[in-house]
Amino acid sequence: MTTFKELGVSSPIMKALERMGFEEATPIQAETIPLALEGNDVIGQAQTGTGKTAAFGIPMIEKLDARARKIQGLVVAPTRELAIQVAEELNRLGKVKKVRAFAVYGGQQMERQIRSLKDGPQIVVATPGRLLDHMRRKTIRTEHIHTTVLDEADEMLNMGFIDDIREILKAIPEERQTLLFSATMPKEIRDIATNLMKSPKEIKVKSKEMTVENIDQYFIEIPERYKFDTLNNHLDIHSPDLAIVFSRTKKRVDEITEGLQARGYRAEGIHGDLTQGKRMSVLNKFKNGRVDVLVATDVAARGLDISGVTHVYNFDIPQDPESYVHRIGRTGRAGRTGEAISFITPREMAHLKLIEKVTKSKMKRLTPPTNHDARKGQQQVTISKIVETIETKDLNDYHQAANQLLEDQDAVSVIAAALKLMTKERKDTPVKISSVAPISVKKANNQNDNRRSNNKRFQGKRGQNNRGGQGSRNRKGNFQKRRNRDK
Ligand SMILES: Nc1ncnc2c1ncn2[C@@H]1O[C@H](COP(=O)(O)OP(=O)(O)OP(=O)(O)O)[C@@H](O)[C@H]1O
Ligand SMILES: [Mg+2]
Repeated sequence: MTTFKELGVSSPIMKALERMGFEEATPIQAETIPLALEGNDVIGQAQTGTGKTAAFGIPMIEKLDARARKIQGLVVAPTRELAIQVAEELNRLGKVKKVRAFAVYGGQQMERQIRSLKDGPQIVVATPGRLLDHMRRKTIRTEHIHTTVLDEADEMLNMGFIDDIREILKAIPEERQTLLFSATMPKEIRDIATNLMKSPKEIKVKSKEMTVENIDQYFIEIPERYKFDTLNNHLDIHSPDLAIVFSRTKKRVDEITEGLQARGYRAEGIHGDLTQGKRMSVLNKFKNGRVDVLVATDVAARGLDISGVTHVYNFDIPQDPESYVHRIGRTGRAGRTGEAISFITPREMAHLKLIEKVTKSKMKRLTPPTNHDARKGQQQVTISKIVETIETKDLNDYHQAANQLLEDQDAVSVIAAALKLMTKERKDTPVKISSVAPISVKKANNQNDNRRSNNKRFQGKRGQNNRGGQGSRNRKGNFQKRRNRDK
């Protein structure tokens, strides 16, 4: 166990960490912070949800001069949502020290960003394209930047931003410190490390598996045409607090979302064709619990940190094993537990084996729940609510009415009627999801060979925390006591 104090974190940041409910450092934080505070360039690799943001955020904020209203720290991230989220976390970390971070990304009015930049944030978190725009217009000046972070570097490479990254780094004063976080180390990222960083120290938090231990992984072998009803049944039985359903195409995301809504679920979809405003509003509704099911393409797979996601469904299995790791990593974060359920068509079973091999993890087989199971599951939800009410609520006011009812009716009928009234019965609106070709192993293999498959990249140990609700298994850990917070 390492405390932040032992790592040399100063008191304004200690205070902020306390407010955030962080009591001990995670392994990647324990290793990165001291090295970065000494001024080293650092390359960090650790599993999903293990606190990489604070690992680079804390040393960056330590080095900033809060009185100077100049950009001194820069974080480059692949997506807008991620840029916003990272800026939020940095603002929390920098609150007491009065350091401000501002997110800059495409799809938002340039003028508005320029106005906010004039307020003088010390940190800018940006997506590559928009950042370059600002740099060319000189609305972001780089001469005072002394710390630069590349978050999710491999994803920026996948998204075709590698030349942008090089251009950005070349425009920043050479004496800068550079911190790079990446799930994998493909050649292009290595090149950046060799050519644009100064003898970087590499940190890999050891772990056998790429996926975190506190996510229980399952698969259901199921023909394409039964996937949607199976998803419904599963949602009914487990009634997740928050669930993310990943699908392969934007079209299917729209169809699944509409289908779920038609069946009475509070679902919303998110993918790259939506406007920025819409994407933000969907994410916010999901974070606030006004939406229970988020249906998404891989845009939501990387880095997004939404606390309380209990279930991740791979409605369509991803092509790439690594994408599997990032998707399921949206649950089981900060030491909580989570479940990941992947739907695999019979022809994709070989692909499942490949994912298991690359990620060195094992998915347990589940039999597809039937409609009957689902109805029983829904009733069970009602029964639990009744039992909880008996245990926790004062029911005296209702006793007289209850007695009266029992004089005229038999007890079983009364309870059955109450159960029926309270149980959310599913609408049986027909839903059709257009089909996609199954993933063939050959294709997946090629891709895997080309891009990645070195396994030693994910690390970190996950901690524990009781998320409450159903099932709490697999606790090991690092984040021992974490305040229950919701974003
Ligand atoms: N030391 C800590 N104690 C408690 N909670 C923490 C600690 N460090 C980070 N967290 C919380 O853990 C969650 C995950 O952190 P973060 O998003 O930085 O993970 P990550 O490693 O970047 O994950 P990903 O690989 O998915 O990007 C966040 O909600 C963060 O606030
Ligand atoms: Mg992250």
